[in-house]
Amino acid sequence: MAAATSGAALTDAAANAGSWSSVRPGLSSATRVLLEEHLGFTQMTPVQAAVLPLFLANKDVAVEAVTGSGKTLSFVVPILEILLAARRSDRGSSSSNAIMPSCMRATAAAAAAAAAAAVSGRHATSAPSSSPPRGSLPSRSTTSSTCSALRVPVLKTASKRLASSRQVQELQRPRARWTSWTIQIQSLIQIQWIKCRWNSACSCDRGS
Ligand SMILES: Nc1ncnc2c1ncn2[C@@H]1O[C@H](COP(=O)(O)OP(=O)(O)OP(=O)(O)O)[C@@H](O)[C@H]1O
Repeated sequence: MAAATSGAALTDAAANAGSWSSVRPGLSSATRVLLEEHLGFTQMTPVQAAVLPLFLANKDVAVEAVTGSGKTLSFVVPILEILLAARRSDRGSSSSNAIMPSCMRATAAAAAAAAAAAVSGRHATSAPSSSPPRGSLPSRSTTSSTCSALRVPVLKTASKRLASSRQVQELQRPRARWTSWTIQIQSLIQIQWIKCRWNSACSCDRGS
């Protein structure tokens, strides 16, 4: 598993870590249009720049970064790439499929809607917000945040089946702790959120 930590101070977690076109393996043009034109994000945040190449290279990734640093798109973009690839290889399907855990904030809903629209070409659906009660989330200035890990190879396998489900899926489990929960999607996709801390240095361990 690759571990990525993005350790800039919260105020430094701006989107200035490189353009989406600089990501290798490269993002699809559809995804770049989505990010740059629909979401208006021209640059990656540090955590996105650190994590995307790992996910796109089929690594398992655990990432720790402060809340609000852009983790959501770090894994939504790879999911979208997989779904788009599945759609390209299965042109006959007219289904929509987007998978979003709902435990995140604004980006999740926006990305879910955009992803559904991009993948299906038919309709956009937002994952409804199910934020935990106020007070259970740390303030944006705390040092605690979430981590994610997902098995992209598993996602690849799953995307074929999901392509026929004709649903935008929003699944979740109650959080045992706000920073630690597991979401299983149709027993095929597992996204783990692991408690983590904000570090002072940025590093990427590109382990196997
Ligand atoms: N590349 C980007 N450029 C500009 N804004 C971005 C970018 N990525 C994310 N954002 C914005 O930054 C904000 C925080 O992003 P996001 O919610 O994904 O952070 P997070 O690290 O997942 O937070 P949390 O830990 O609370 O889930 C959102 O308003 C989102 O729209």
